[in-house]
Amino acid sequence: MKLQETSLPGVMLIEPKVYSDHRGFFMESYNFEQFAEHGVNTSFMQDNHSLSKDVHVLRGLHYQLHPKAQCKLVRVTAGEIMDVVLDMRRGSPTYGQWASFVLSADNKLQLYVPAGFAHGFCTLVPNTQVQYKVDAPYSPQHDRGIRWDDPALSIPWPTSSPILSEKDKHHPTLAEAELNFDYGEGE
Ligand SMILES: Cc1cn([C@H]2C[C@H](O)[C@@H](COP(=O)(O)OP(=O)(O)O[C@H]3O[C@H](C)C(=O)[C@H](O)[C@H]3O)O2)c(=O)[nH]c1=O
Repeated sequence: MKLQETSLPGVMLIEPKVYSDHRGFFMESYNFEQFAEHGVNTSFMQDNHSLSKDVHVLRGLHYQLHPKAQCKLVRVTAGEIMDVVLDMRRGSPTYGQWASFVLSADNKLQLYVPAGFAHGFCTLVPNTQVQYKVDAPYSPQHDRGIRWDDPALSIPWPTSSPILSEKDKHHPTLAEAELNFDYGEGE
């Protein structure tokens, strides 16, 4: 399992060790000790799984307010996504910066997203399944979002007309959003 830093310090891209043979493959999709060797000591407590039936389904950009902010470990088990993380930690040197990654069932790459980041993805093929671990429980009272098409972010989504939930049609921009997570919180 390889973990590498990305352009946003703290956000890690993980490449699992895949054992292929004539039957198919085996891999450890998560290993606490190997993450801890790379300084990621997160204890996850919930697994999430979503299916997006169509191409260009866009879910996000979502986050939970402190004290229910979540670290996430995201992977794709069917299909392919453009995954986006946005640093919303007040006082962060990379505040307001985003990064995007293509995660797919084929490349088996995973993304570790620290608390204080908003997260979202857009599917690149139909019938895409995303599975992700979180280290804090779902809390509807703390659930918030940022507009996927915030002009100040100019995220180059693969479509200008994604399939959205009603909720995702009405988020504020980053500048308007309710933020309460400070850089260095909980480290
Ligand atoms: C996130 C979540 C949702 N739900 C319920 C609430 C709704 O009745 C239903 C669908 O929720 P939502 O439309 O928020 O699902 P997504 O749009 O896929 O949201 C997720 O997508 C982006 C990419 C994320 O990173 C977040 O983890 C998460 O917000 O599942 C739960 O019961 N538990 C949960 O942890």
